[in-house]
Amino acid sequence: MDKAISRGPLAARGFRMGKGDQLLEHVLIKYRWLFVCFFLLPASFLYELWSYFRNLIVFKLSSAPGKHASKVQKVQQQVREWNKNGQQGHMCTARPGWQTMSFRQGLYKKSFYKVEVNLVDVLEIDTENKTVRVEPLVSMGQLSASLAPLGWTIPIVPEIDDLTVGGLILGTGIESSSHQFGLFQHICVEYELVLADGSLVTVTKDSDPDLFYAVPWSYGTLGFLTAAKIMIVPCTKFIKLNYKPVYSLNDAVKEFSEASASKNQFVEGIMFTLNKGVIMTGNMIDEPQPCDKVNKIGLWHKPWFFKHVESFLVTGKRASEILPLRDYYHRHTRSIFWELQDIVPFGNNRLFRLCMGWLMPPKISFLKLTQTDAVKRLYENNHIIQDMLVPITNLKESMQMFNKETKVYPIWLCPFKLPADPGMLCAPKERMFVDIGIYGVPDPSVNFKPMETTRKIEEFVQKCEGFQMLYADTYTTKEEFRRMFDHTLYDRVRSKLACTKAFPEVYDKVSRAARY
Ligand SMILES: Cc1cc2nc3c(=O)[nH]c(=O)nc-3n(C[C@H](O)[C@H](O)[C@H](O)COP(=O)(O)OP(=O)(O)OC[C@H]3O[C@@H](n4cnc5c(N)ncnc54)[C@H](O)[C@@H]3O)c2cc1C
Ligand SMILES: NC(=O)C1=CN([C@@H]2O[C@H](COP(=O)(O)OP(=O)(O)OC[C@H]3O[C@@H](n4cnc5c(N)ncnc54)[C@H](OP(=O)(O)O)[C@@H]3O)[C@@H](O)[C@H]2O)C=CC1
Ligand SMILES: CC(C)=CCC[C@@H](C)[C@H]1CC[C@H]2C3=C(CC[C@]12C)[C@@]1(C)CC[C@H](O)C[C@@H]1CC3
Repeated sequence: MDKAISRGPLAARGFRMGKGDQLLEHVLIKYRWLFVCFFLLPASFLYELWSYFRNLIVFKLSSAPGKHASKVQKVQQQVREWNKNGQQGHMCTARPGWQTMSFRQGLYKKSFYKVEVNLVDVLEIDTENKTVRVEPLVSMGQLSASLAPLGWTIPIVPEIDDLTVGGLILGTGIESSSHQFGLFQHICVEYELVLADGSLVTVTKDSDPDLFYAVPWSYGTLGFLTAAKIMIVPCTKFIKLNYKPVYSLNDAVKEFSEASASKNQFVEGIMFTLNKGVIMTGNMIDEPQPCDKVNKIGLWHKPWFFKHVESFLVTGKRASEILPLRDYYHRHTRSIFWELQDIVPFGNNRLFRLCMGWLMPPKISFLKLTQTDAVKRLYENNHIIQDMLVPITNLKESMQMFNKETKVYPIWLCPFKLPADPGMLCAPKERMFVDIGIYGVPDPSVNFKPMETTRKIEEFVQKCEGFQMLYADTYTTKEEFRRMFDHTLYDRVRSKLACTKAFPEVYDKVSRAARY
């Protein structure tokens, strides 16, 4: 035991710790699964059950659309109150930091004027105009459950169930259909917002192009989003997914780039080392043929999706299979990509899956809420969670760079089309990008230093004319951040809407210094 403690992850990183601290750290980190399995899993289950029935009743009684106007008025009232009381301090939503989908919490949540935006319902599914109108706290799990039984889907369904519409619009959202549809903002056609003066506006790209294009990536610094209208497309119940194992970086880049330019509806890659990976393409199908085997990968006893994908590297052959569409959409939910293997190391064990799999995964927000300082420091110093968006033409050098600096695998590859729209990601012409998702523990050989390494990566991404996702830690300076993201339209809209007193700039919400 003593030996194990002296080699504890924090001690190994040079933290000066007493014996008592070390013992506690060891127990908290090594045996976190005990707490997760016996407390967080049942708690997550009960919470989901409550949320399921609450949503079901609201949906069946159709009471949500009628209540929307009065709920929005409450938001307006709070903002007017802030104005009346002398505009003291900046405003933010009252959603607690632990509930959000990022590793850190904003320090500002402690001091800002908090506005309750308790808007959680699907308002209207309009199959004639092919749109769904939703409130900002509607989650991806909830939305896909609402639309799928009716034969519809939003074109981009970011895969973690608890991601919210508001966060995905004001931050960003991406999925394996993004090479055709772009980012989450590109499937939105209308935003309803309460502005800094308490007024309510509804904007489309024709009614107010400046505000419409300034909203995405503004991270809640232009106003409070109270509803959004999102495109919907018909969907089937199944998808045919093709797996293509690759055994060199050149092959991976070639296959992935070709697939991204193809007509396939879904494209994704998972690299398991710098030279080995699996490139996946998929298309919706009406019904499986009688000879087709349907692999219900979402069932509790099935192997984690990324492990299933890895198994195709052993056979080395191209393969195809039929998956239920919703299982595909939420394929990374059960293992939280590959993050759960660090928390419940035996989570993919067949016996565990059979007995406890139905309770998995613990809610990310509960993991965040209950993580101790020791666990937080461990993640801070030994873990990287970043999504870097670079032009697809830079994929090879980016992979080499991230391999040199982190050697974290698996790596997630997701292509996306970036249209030449105004706004934070303003680009002269439409281009294909790739999201490179790095989630995990860097290899000891690379001498990972959270700040130095992330800064090197950020500099590299900047040189490629790429972007960093806002939910992750940014160590850039304000000047570098303003070079990475085009603030021309954003600044104009902020000054027009008198936002300076009401909201901080995006950088001041997302920089490392603004989060704990
Ligand atoms: C309402 C609802 C909310 C959910 N919210 C979350 C969530 O916040 N986080 C998360 O991780 N997972 C959420 N899920 C997904 C959930 O974890 C399961 O994946 C899902 O419930 C599996 O059910 P199913 O496939 O048997 O039926 P489903 O196909 O999911 O649907 C069950 C029935 O629910 C009804 N329904 C559909 N949409 C709604 C709606 N918006 N409100 C009320 N009823 C509806 C439909 O009539 C449908 O027949 C939600 C699911 C539902 C139905
Ligand atoms: N596949 C994908 O695309 C994935 C995306 N992500 C990222 O996760 C984040 C989304 O997580 P989620 O927990 O849903 O969102 P968050 O609560 O983290 O919200 C993100 C930002 O949007 C602001 N915001 C949200 N709703 C409103 C609203 N109604 N009015 C005004 N501002 C609002 C928040 O403001 P405030 O600070 O005031 O609360 C916050 O600054 C995004 O940044 C996304 O890029 C993460 C994983 C996967
Ligand atoms: C697909 C895209 C664009 C991003 C996926 C990002 C996720 C993998 C991360 C977003 C929030 C992260 C958190 C954790 C793991 C990785 C994410 C889900 C933890 C669950 C890790 C364990 C900590 O104790 C809590 C973390 C909360 C946030």
